[in-house]
Amino acid sequence: MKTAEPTTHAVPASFSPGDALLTCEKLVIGYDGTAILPPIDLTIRRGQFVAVVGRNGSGKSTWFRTLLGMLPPVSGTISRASAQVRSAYVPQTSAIDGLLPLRADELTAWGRLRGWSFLWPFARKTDRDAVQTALETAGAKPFASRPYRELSEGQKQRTLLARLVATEADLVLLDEPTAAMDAVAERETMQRLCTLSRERGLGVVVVSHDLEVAAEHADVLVFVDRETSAFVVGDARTVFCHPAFRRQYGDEYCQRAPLGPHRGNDAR
Ligand SMILES: Nc1ncnc2c1ncn2[C@@H]1O[C@H](COP(=O)(O)OP(=O)(O)OP(=O)(O)O)[C@@H](O)[C@H]1O
Repeated sequence: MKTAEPTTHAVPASFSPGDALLTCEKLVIGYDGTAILPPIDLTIRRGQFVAVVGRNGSGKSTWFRTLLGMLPPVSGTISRASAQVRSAYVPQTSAIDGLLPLRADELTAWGRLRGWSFLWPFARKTDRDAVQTALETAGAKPFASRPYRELSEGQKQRTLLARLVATEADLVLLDEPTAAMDAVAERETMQRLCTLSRERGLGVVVVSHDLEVAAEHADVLVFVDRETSAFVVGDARTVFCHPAFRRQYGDEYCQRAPLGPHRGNDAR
């Protein structure tokens, strides 16, 4: 597969894969002080690709919103390794206003905004170059000059991915970034995210409803299930053979799960 080589991300000089980016300790998430999941203990690291799976309403977006500070934890802590760790988020496309009067490349340039720079988002050559690289990396170049609202859902998702790449964040959270994509585009996107995590040392956390694609690309799977109060972290076999997972998805995935982790990392 053809994947654009990222060139503009400022990887920290001291970066090494496996460095902690963000840690949840005894983190309880929920609404109005009521927990929806058991306490979460998990460290997300540089160069790690984490896929989050679970049925509708299981708590995936709630966890993301809590990590991003959009929702207060019920209890427990979320700590960043340093104040310099930057996060970026791709929401479900339905959360982005389709009436935005912006072209795909302009929305991508939003990823570069710092302080007052929104007044002249294309002024600096480094920003213009970063936007072009981001569009290429996300496979969004062919429709970069088209209005965002006229794009197909899959093209919108690529644009949001480009904006995410343009941010040059250390930790990226994506909520179903491939939901509207065809099977080929979905695999390409997951592969691109893998490349970003490996080459730029990003921590990538992706919600996906495609269990096989998730297991194929992730270092670590997280299974979230409000109904049985489960938050399971591990390789495909550990997750797919967990009783709570089998209750929701049946035995088929456990029987076909590969032995051992796909990319050989450990989340903890
Ligand atoms: N603002 C809210 N107040 C109270 N409960 C909420 C609120 N938002 C979501 N919930 C509930 O929290 C639970 C988890 O919702 P969440 O959106 O995290 O699920 P999800 O796993 O992301 O689902 P999906 O796969 O459908 O996107 C659901 O039962 C939902 O109804």
